[in-house]
Amino acid sequence: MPGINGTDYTMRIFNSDGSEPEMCGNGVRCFARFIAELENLQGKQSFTVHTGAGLIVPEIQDDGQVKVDMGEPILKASDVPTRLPANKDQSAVKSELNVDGITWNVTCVSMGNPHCVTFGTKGGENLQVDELNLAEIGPKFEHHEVFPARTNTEFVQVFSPSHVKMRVWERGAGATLACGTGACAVVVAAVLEGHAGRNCTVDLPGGPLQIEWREQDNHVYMTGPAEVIHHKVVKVQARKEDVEILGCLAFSLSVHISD
Ligand SMILES: N[C@@H](CCC[C@H](N)C(=O)O)C(=O)O
Repeated sequence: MPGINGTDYTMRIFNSDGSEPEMCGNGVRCFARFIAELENLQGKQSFTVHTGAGLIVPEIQDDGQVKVDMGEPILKASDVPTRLPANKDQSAVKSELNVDGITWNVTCVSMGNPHCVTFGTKGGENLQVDELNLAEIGPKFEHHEVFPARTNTEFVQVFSPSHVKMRVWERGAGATLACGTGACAVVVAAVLEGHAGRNCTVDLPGGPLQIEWREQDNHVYMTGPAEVIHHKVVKVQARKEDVEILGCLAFSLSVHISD
């Protein structure tokens, strides 16, 4: 599937610590909304976006939401990557991770970028995510020795097989209001651990996302909002070769997701 009018789109994203992740779920929804505005697209439209995680396919819905084909999750532990001992099928699903003497059950999933998903400690109750001190515990997961590329970590509370709530500590960014790739990883982990079905509403501090891990093609689909809140042209002194970078800057200043 080509870009609109033959244009090939590429998205790059930077964390607040300056590191460059492979992918960003919220970012790609904003990117799609930006392209829709730029190209004056009407109705249902989809196109392809090159990212560090491969080709991603967003589709603008009739109701303005953006549905994104996020591709297949990567479960092979060494590819996530994690040094946690792999299960027989090479995954790190429901593995034990020791953090400061406490054993957490974790499932590691890559959506192009690495995620460590936990539903709680070994033998513990269903996690009450609002009670967690993310600033204290998050960095211990992010920089744990079993994550050679660091990790994003999602802490998940299960309400029902189709409704969960998560809080996230992001690699390179800390606690954030939402994480699209994280919400996808959460549903994959929830299915694999038997906590939820393949269609889930994931509540995040910034608002809900609809996630489907489709059995037919093994792809994860994320649906959520992306709204323009401000248009502004920013003039920055730059050399000719920096023009590509300026395009990204204007995008991030002019588009913001509702969360
Ligand atoms: N911090 C992440 C990249 C950003 C993820 C993003 N918030 C999302 O919506 O997916 C990383 O370093 O992988």
